[in-house]
Amino acid sequence: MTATLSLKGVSRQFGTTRAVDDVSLDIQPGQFVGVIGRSGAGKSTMLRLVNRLIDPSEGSIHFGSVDVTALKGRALRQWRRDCAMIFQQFNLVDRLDVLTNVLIGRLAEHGFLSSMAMRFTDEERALAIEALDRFDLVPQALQRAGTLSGGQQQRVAIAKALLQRPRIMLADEPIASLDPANATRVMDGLRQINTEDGLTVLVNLHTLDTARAYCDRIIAMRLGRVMFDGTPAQLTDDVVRDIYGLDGFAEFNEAVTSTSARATGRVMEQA
Ligand SMILES: Nc1ncnc2c1ncn2[C@@H]1O[C@H](COP(=O)(O)OP(=O)(O)OP(=O)(O)O)[C@@H](O)[C@H]1O
Repeated sequence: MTATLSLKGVSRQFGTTRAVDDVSLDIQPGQFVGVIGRSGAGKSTMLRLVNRLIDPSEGSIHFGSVDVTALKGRALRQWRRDCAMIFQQFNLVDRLDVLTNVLIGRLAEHGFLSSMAMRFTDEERALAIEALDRFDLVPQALQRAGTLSGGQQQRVAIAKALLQRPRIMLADEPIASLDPANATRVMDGLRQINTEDGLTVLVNLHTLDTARAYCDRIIAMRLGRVMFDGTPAQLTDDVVRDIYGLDGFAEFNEAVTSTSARATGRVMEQA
């Protein structure tokens, strides 16, 4: 079902900028991996390379025995469905109700006409309700998505992504615009699908504290390169200081800033 994701010597050049520079990584099935780094470090570019929204300038990406970099046409569309992606800005249709937004996750499986008409089967509706139930969102099912809190909208986006039946979940700064309580619920949602469904999660994060609280493995990027790859315990304050310098250290340790899910995350773990 799921497989190891391998990047081998992957680079992506934009003009004179090497957004991702010679990255090699193996991500084992079921890992919860956080990618941290300053703005412009190459985190988003790396995720977009994995789901082939953009192509590498050099190197290759494999998922098990499949050469992702060589996929074309139907196989490429299937790969994009295999990699669900959630974004900072939720990507929901505000004026549509929550249930319909989740069902949109099924549209890629539909033919042109049925997707234009947004016709869904009873089985699909049941799957959507089940996905909403996992995140305690059934009471909001018929509410317009735009009326929900940011944290609820992001959990709807996760439910929608699950309806694609993905093999890997990519998340590009999913909590960057949320307050700490909502950030915690969204990170808990990602942890839930990781532990319950065994889905590999690859998530870009701004704050080290959140990465430490949730991830099995942390990858730190700088100027497109991987500067650290290890467990949260290995990423000590001294290592962060060495990698990023003193100002970087301050930036990543914004434990009490609006985007950190750390404090509440730890409390919930102990509960
Ligand atoms: N489509 C593009 N065209 C030109 N340059 C780009 C493009 N996409 C990214 N870049 C550049 O590549 C570098 C890495 O950008 P990227 O968005 O991957 O970083 P990031 O770590 O995700 O940053 P942020 O946290 O701000 O999202 C930056 O210098 C950026 O300006």
